[in-house]
Amino acid sequence: MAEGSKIAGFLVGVAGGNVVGNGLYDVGFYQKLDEGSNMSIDSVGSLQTSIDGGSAAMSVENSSVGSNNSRTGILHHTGLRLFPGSNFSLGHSVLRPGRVSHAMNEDALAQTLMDPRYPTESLENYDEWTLDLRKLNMGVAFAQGAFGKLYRGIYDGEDVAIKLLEKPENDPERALVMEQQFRQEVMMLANLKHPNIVRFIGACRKPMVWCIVTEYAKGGSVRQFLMKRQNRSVPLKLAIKQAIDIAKGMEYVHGLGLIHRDLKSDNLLIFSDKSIKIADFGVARIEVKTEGMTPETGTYRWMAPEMIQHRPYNQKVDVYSFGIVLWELITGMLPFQNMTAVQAAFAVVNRGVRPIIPQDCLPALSQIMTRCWDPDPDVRPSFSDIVGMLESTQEEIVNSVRRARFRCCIQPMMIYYKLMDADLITCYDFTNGVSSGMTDYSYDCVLSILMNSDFFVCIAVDVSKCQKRDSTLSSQNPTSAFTVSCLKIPAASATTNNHLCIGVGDSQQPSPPSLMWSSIISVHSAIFDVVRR
Ligand SMILES: Nc1ncnc2c1ncn2[C@@H]1O[C@H](COP(=O)(O)OP(=O)(O)OP(=O)(O)O)[C@@H](O)[C@H]1O
Repeated sequence: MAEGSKIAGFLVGVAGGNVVGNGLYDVGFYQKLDEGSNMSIDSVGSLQTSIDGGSAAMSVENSSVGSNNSRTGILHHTGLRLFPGSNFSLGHSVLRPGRVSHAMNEDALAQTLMDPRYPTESLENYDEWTLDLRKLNMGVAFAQGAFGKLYRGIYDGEDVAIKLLEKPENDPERALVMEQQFRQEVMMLANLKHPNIVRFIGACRKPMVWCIVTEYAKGGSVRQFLMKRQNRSVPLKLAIKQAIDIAKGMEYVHGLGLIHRDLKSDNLLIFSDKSIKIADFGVARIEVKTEGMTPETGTYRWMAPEMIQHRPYNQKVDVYSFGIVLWELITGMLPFQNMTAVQAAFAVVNRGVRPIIPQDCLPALSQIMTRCWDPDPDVRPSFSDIVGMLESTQEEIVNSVRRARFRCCIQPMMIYYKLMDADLITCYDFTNGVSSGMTDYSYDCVLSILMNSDFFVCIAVDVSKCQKRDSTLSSQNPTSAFTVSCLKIPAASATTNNHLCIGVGDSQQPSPPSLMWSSIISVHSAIFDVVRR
């Protein structure tokens, strides 16, 4: 489509360092801004901003960081404003130009957009994306980003998120910077089409307000989702599925030669089918391969050390951020939560600190995270590699669920009979210890635990490894001598929900279940511990 050629043209323009097309995106301009607000964490560890040659300590409030740079109009972030039922963010981007000034209240801002007396201005190269405001119904504000205010709404019958940016009055430089952000985001969104990238619906420019409309994510951001779970980790299978979504979206973004530069859980949106889409391309850039890029954005907790240090960087900064996001999904926690964002940045750069990987983390996931946040960007894998590694891990989990988290309840007799009824156990005959499906008939006790709606784990206990066999099982401490192994059972075999299923048998003669139950139930928690490890 037409936009494809525009982005290609942009690539050429950037390589030459010039204004592109109709003067829309001048990357050189952004780089000059950066010269005026140089932020660094030096080797001694002090964090400073140098402003037009001078130097000032940074004020840090939670994770919000900003340099008070009058030339660029970069203001201190003063923290978050929450709206009823709102989304909220824990870390505003560093050096995002121009927090919205709130000269107009939110109603006035929305009304200004909708007022037909104010003319709609051209989107230049992207006119076909101009919104027809007659189709737009503005709803309430629900989130405040560093760059704009988010409203719910309906466009042409579809739920949408509307980002409004108020053009600052009496500050032409800041207005220019914000306009660049607006154009940047429109250009990026108009050219990105992927199931894991938030879908662009259109944009609109009026004299005092700019607006960007995307599909609305009912599930909010991943950060909100994790906060709602109060630091409980995401079920492993879901965490990996979400991580794959993000990695696929980023694989696509990198494939176009772009860098997101602000990948973090606030910018990852959850949709009703549980898929994740990447949002917020306001600071995304074309990768400039020859010279590397110098930083002007990002959010410290997720930011690669080279970016924090203002060293040249490339697409691998996104891989670093992804490693941190993966850790968030696995642990449910905010990265470096006991530190301020600046302390975290200092620790990352000067002490090589990284989030602590939980002991029970799957080795494959631990390896992915460790590689992603390696200090050497060249060691970090590409997103294509990450997708491959995550998909193998996903498969591994289906095959071996030892470390998966699960719920269960015990309904012994009922489930026992269920087994005997051969619902799940069509291939296992516990009473006789023979099985049409199992080659090793020595499993006398089999515990099948439905991990979730997709798969079972079946734990088989080999009673023959007991000092004495089943006749004395109840008087022994059977777990100490038991061999526990995991067998996988495909989802299709699963017929019960959230139940611990126990089958008991003896290979020589039928074992009366009544004699066995107390032992089996006392065994089960020990077995769970084995599985959990
Ligand atoms: N399409 C959407 N659907 C639902 N929520 C959204 C959507 N887009 C953004 N949000 C929410 O609004 C918040 C701010 O949006 P966005 O990141 O685009 O603004 P921003 O001004 O660029 O902010 P920041 O620089 O702090 O990331 C997000 O963290 C997210 O929680």
